[in-house]
Amino acid sequence: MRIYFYKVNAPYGCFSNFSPHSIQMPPKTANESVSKHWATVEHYYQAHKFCGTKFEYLMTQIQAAPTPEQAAQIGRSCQECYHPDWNLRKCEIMYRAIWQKFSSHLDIQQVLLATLDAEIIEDSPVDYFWGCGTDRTGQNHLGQILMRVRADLQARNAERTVMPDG
Ligand SMILES: Nc1nc(O)c(N)c(N[C@@H]2O[C@H](COP(=O)(O)O)[C@@H](O)[C@H]2O)n1
Repeated sequence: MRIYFYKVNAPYGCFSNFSPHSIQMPPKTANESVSKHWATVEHYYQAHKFCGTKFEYLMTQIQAAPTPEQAAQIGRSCQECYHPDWNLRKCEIMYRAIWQKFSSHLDIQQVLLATLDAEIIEDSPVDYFWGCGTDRTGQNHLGQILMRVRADLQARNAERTVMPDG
């Protein structure tokens, strides 16, 4: 079975990074003492394009953006400003944020787990990296990450239900 999603207000809209599910991300380094609140996964993802660059001030602007669309607009505004390793880092950054989203919002965690082993596909008409693109030949990395998070939640939940011996 295949599940296609894209728009927040359509079926499986909670799988979109634009869905209104905030995340609290733990500090990444010992120097960073507080965890940070992000309104959506898209805010976190877009801001991290500039992490570790002289354009980090854009991270604060993105974090404060009123909507994920505005966060994406700022995040896409200066491609030359991205961290040089952005393309190497972006899938792990996306995984971290999506894991946090689905482990902290139990209602949508149930929606994800209820898809069992269905293939999940971001039906983006424009994005051939994160989605499947208009002709559905794209790489679908967002769907792959959602399926990885689903498998990790299944494994974690199975571990929690195992009773200790004796
Ligand atoms: N709902 C929605 N609207 C758009 O306009 C989109 N482009 C997407 N796709 C998401 O965009 C992010 C990738 O952004 P960059 O191309 O790296 O700037 C990623 O979250 C896709 O899932 N979705």
